[in-house]
Amino acid sequence: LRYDGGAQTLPLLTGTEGDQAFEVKTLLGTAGMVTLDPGFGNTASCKSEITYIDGAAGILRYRGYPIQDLAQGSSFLEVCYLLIKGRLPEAAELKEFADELRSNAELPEGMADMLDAFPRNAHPMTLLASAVNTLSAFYADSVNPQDPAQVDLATTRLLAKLPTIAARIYRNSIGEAPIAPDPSLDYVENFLNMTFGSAKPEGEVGELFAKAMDLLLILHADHEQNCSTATVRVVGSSQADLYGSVSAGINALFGPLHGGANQAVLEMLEQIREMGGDLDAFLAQVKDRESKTRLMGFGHRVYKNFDPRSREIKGLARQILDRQERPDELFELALKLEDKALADSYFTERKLYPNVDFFTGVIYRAMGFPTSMFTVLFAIGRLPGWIAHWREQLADPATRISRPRQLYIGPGERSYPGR
Ligand SMILES: O=C(O)C[C@@H](O)C(=O)O
Repeated sequence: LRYDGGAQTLPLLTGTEGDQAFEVKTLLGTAGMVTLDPGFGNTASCKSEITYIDGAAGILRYRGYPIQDLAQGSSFLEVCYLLIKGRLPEAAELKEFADELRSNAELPEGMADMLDAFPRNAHPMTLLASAVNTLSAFYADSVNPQDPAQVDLATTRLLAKLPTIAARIYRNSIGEAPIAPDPSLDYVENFLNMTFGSAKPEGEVGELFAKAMDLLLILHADHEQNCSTATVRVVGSSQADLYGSVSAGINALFGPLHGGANQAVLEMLEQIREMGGDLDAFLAQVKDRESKTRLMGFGHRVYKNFDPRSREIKGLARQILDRQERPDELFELALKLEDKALADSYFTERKLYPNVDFFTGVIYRAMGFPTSMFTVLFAIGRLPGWIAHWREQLADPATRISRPRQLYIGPGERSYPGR
């Protein structure tokens, strides 16, 4: 390694994680201490009070509350309030919060035309990121991070409008007319109505779908310094406005190694079905070092145990899919695949367990969402987490603009031709 002037290399930390060897190096060079830690495996970029994860024990808490308790006892809007304001709302505060979002659900004049002008086959995540970014153009009165009232206005507008934007993107993609927000419905019911209109199930199934959607949004609401949230913080650290910072987070979430994984899991299950459902053959491919086949929806950077969200989601999938007249082929395949992988030391030795994405797709599919909308639903869920982290960083006087160091390993000084 070269580092301007023959720096000393001091291996600080070495070890293995799963089958990955890692080494964190610290270099004492003319430019001072630099720790090389690709992907920030061991480096904390901030302090936070929002979400606690114990990856070894499989524990996840939002503001101190275990995710299972919030999943059983709270609504998504209560969890939004908790993440952003730091405590659960009283009933009157929740009503005021919900009313504020209702009265801000409409899109600004001109934004609908902009969304309708995009090619129908464009990926919804690209449109979502673009639309959110342009909110700062339509709402210049809420882009100043130094003005708390403007920050609150941007927070409300983002939470209120993201479902409206997502529903319009979906309906454009199927050539259907948009459906206006209905203030008589609650947050999730309104989103499902704007998305599916009269096609949405009524009665018991309709209620079950709304409850399921609310629960899935809670389970995706935050997950501390994941790639998209870290991105929102990095962009926010330059004091960029909330809309632009969240738009960057949406782009990070779109990646198949991040939020795009729920779509990739379903495509993997469809692929296995096409190969006749031969799970042993599929898992043999996964274990073959030469092959690029991955067991999507398994493994996690932080969890070396079950992802607590996956258990909640599996239970929800049963509730929804066991009601169907005929068994859901892909869900049955996912259940068998999970059993086989968990009985296989190749995966357990590497501490690879089902994560939040493994069973999510089969539920979205049963609700009528196309795979291209899966990551959009992740974004609607993750929005309060992104906003909470952006605001926490803004309020922290110790915050500095994010500027990771690098190790220059390129050529030393070279003489210019002819000089
Ligand atoms: O936490 C992560 O790194 C990824 C994913 O599990 C998430 O919820 O963002």
